[in-house]
Amino acid sequence: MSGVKKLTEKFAELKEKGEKALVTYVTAGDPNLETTARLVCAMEQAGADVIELGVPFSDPVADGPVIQRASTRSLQGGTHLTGILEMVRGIREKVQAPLVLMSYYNPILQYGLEKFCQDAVRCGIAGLIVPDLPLEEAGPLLHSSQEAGLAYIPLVAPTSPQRRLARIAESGQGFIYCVTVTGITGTKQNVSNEIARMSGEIREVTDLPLAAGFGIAAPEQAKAVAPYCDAVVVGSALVKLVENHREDSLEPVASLTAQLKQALLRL
Ligand SMILES: O=P(O)(O)OC[C@@H](O)[C@@H](O)c1c[nH]c2ccccc12
Repeated sequence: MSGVKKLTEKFAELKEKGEKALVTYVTAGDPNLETTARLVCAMEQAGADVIELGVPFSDPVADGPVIQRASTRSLQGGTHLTGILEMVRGIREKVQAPLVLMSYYNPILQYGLEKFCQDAVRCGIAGLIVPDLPLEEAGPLLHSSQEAGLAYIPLVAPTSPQRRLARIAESGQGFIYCVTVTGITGTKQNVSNEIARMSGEIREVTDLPLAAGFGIAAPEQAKAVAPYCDAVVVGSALVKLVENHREDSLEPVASLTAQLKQALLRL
């Protein structure tokens, strides 16, 4: 099944049940790929609906200190894109939740755009988020991902003007990632005001599901933003647990995942 279809079906299924999707993020290869594979399964079992895997990068400009440190640990362990795809291929039979890859543009460019998109889909990746690729330069990757059936998930920021939103949304598949704060991942701020305004503007230009992320760490925060979106993304709070508990992080990560999902049921 194409990645676009996998994501579309997942969101339709949740909508029918009246639930909001929980998207959980971890950096692949932190502390090693074996643990990442186990974390993916543990998060799915605990209630994650979509799982986002980060490709470590030396210059992660959109990331705050927690995910930057995870990137560094992963790179020190020798993680690379090929290894991540292999790990995903190894668990694809076990995992039903759509997997989304977050990667800066450089590793994808090095790998080769077309080959990357084909390999990613073949290994079981449903979608792709590339935080440092502006729409103006995304043409070739958009083309390759569409050919391969890999959902290209665009990011919109609080500073994106309305006419740009429409163009960004048009390029997107699967869902739109709405960055709720101006800044980096892990930023602590009151996110619900911004998302209320943004969600209205985005819904005017697209029917794609909306995911809200950046700065959401606790169940109460997830609950507060949920009315304005279709999915809530939590990254740094989980990565912090991985940092503190390393190979033993399955239990604490599953426990936070379950609490977050609980907050997104019966709204
Ligand atoms: O860490 P936070 O504040 O919970 O935000 C989610 C985020 O971690 C994840 O989606 C992500 C990690 N790195 C990114 C880079 C760009 C966009 C999104 C991301």
